[in-house]
This record gives sequence, structure tokens and C-alpha cells, in this order.
Amino acid sequence: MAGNTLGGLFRITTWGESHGEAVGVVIDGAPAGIPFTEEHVQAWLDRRKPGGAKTSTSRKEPDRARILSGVFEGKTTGTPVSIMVANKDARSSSYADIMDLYRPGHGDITYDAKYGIRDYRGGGRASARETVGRVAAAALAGEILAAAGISVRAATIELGGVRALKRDYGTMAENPYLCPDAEAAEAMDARVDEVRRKGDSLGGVVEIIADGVPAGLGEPVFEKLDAALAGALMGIGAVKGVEIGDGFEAARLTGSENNDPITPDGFASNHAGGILAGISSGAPLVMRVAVKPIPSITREQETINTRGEATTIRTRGRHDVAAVPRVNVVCEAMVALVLVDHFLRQRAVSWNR
Ligand SMILES: Cc1cc2nc3c(=O)[nH]c(=O)nc-3n(C[C@H](O)[C@H](O)[C@H](O)COP(=O)(O)O)c2cc1C
Ligand SMILES: C=C(O[C@@H]1CC(C(=O)O)=C[C@@H](OP(=O)(O)O)[C@H]1O)C(=O)O
Repeated sequence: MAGNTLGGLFRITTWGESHGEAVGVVIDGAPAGIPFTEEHVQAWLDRRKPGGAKTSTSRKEPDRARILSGVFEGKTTGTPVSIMVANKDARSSSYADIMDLYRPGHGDITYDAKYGIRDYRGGGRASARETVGRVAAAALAGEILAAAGISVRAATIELGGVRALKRDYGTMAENPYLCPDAEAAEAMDARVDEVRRKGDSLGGVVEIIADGVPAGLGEPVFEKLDAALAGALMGIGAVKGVEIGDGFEAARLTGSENNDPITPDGFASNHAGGILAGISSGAPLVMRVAVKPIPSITREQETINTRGEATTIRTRGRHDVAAVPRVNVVCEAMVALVLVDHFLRQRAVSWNR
């Protein structure tokens, strides 16, 4: 496998580069008869596209979805669904002055090491522009999950070291950072201003919760649900850490503190984050991802050119100051794609569920 594919039964392959003609996805294995239109895709893409919070890149992409195959009269036909989004505002000339320099923190140097050839215009496949395809596919996954009563949501719980202390999910959409703590969102805004003025960037933490996940999803042993989710989330650019449930904090607890007591009414707590032995327990799935600061910054940094000579770089172009909160819907997408795959697999595994 060339690494552009995710999933077993519900399988996606994304394609395209940030400064190529278009980006998109082919979805294979979606059941026939699911109501699905370009409007469904657009609702997801609009949450990912540049704009919104002041952390966002100023690149202006309308991100209009076109479904090219696999849908007839508003329903999936069971054949591959192909979705395309044209790149409209690449402006490749802004990369001309750094074409033979490696940006610290980005994939320029490793792509060259691997392939020996690199399209220097934009981030190529390593650009978050590629996530258009994943998010478009999640629109279809989301329709299947919604019909099964499963929902996924992501919240910004930390940005630039500012932590959300509250989880008022009702207020989340009222601030551009998608933070469930209005006071923290204001502090995040001030932190973004401060760092942006210095030509620098920020990282953050996103919490993802999946509700309504039935017990029984996940495959022994290498495709444990937690392994699949961690792999999918780690597959997002700039994600450097994934936690399930209490994650690293669990290592500091005793067994009696960490075990979730089982009662006739269900689990009394959820330190496990909804997964036991790689199989969903019926409790909500709780995940957190650590997102590193955006590598392309205007501050001067040490680097080398493609001949290995020492030099310095300032990356101009149009870049996000933080991947948060645009990455939030990408996290939701990755979780939805893993869940729909395991949901469909489970229907083949057990007649009893
Ligand atoms: C939503 C999102 C937006 C991003 N925007 C930018 C950006 O504008 N400029 C940039 O240099 N990196 C950006 N990144 C990060 C790079 O894509 C990422 O750092 C790069 O692919 C290298 O991969 P790694 O950080 O996983 O090692 C973004 C990532 C995400 C998820
Ligand atoms: C255009 C988008 O974000 C881009 C993500 C990105 C990166 O390196 O990840 C770098 C910038 O684009 P380029 O590839 O032109 O350098 C961002 O503008 C998008 O997400 O749609």
C-alpha cells in the first residue's frame, strides 16, 4: 500500500496536491441507498476551509464539492464515490524564493529524502489542503453513523498554552476557536495576536468525543479500536500526540482509581475513554490530540538548501498561525471514518448485535 488509503470495508483514497488542479477522494465500500448529495459534503467542507478564526491562512479557497460518481438521484449506488474540489487560489509564485530551501518543521526535507523529487509549490501532499478529501469522505461516513445514532464532535481545549477549564459545549460555536470555555477563548485570542505580531505560530489540544457508539466495535488484536483511532488521528499533519480516555494521566493512577466500576446501569466512570481490549464498551469515546505549532513562520530560522549549505529562511506565503481550530473538523472526520469502517465490519461479524 502506498499510504494514501484508510479503512477496510469502508475504504478511502485521497488524491491531489495543494498547488495542483484539484484535490479529492475516492470512497469504496459504502453501502447502496444512502441519501447523499453535494450539500452534505459542502456542510462538512465549509467547516474546514480557510477563513473564520484569525488563526486561519488567508488563502481564499471556495472549496466547492463535485460528486463525480457513485451517486444516482441523491442516493449512493454501491459503486465507488468520487468527490473533487478544484484548487482556485494556489498562488505558487510565493514559493519561488524558497524553492531550494527546506522549511524547518515541514515535510520538504523528508519528501526529498524519500522521493528524490519535490514539487516545491506549496506543501504538496503534505499540505493540509489534502484533508479536503478526508473531510469530504466523512460527510458520507457521517450520514451512515447518524442513521445508527452515532455522533462525533471536536472542541478546542487548549491553544498556545491557554487551557479551557469549562466544557460548556453549548457556547462552543459562539467563539471562532470552537472552545467550550468563553473566557479561555478570549485569552486564546489575545495569545494569537501576540504571537502573530512576532511572526510566530502556536499549537493546541483538541478533544474529540463520539457519542452513541455501540459496544462491540474493534478488531482483535492489531486493529484494536484504540489503535485504529490513534493511527487515523496521528495521520493528520501537525498531530504529534494522541490520548484515549485518561491517556498519560492513567499512568499516574492506581488500579482502583483507574478501573471504571461496572454497575447494572453501566460504567460508573469513563477513565478508559469507551474502549476495553480494543473493543468499544458502549461508553462515549474520548480522545485528545496534541497539535504542534505551524512550521511555516515569517521569523528567521536556520536551515539548509538542497545542496546542504547553511542558510536562513523566512516563510512568507499564506499560512495558518495555528492548525486549531481548522483541524477540529479533520479530527472529527478521521474518527467518523474509523467508526463507520468498524461499524460496517461488525455487521458482518455478529448476528447478535
Ligand atoms: C488544518 C491544518 C492546517 C495547517 N496549515 C498549515 C499552514 O498553513 N502552513 C504550514 O506550514 N503548515 C500547516 N499545517 C501543518 C503541516 O501540514 C504539517 O506540519 C506538515 O504536513 C508536516 O507534518 P507533521 O507536522 O505531521 O510532521 C497545517 C495542518 C493542519 C492539520
Ligand atoms: C490551503 C489550505 O491550507 C494550507 C495548509 C498548508 C500546509 O502546509 O499544511 C499550507 C498553506 O497552503 P500552501 O500549500 O499553499 O502552502 C495553507 O494555506 C487549506 O487547508 O485548504
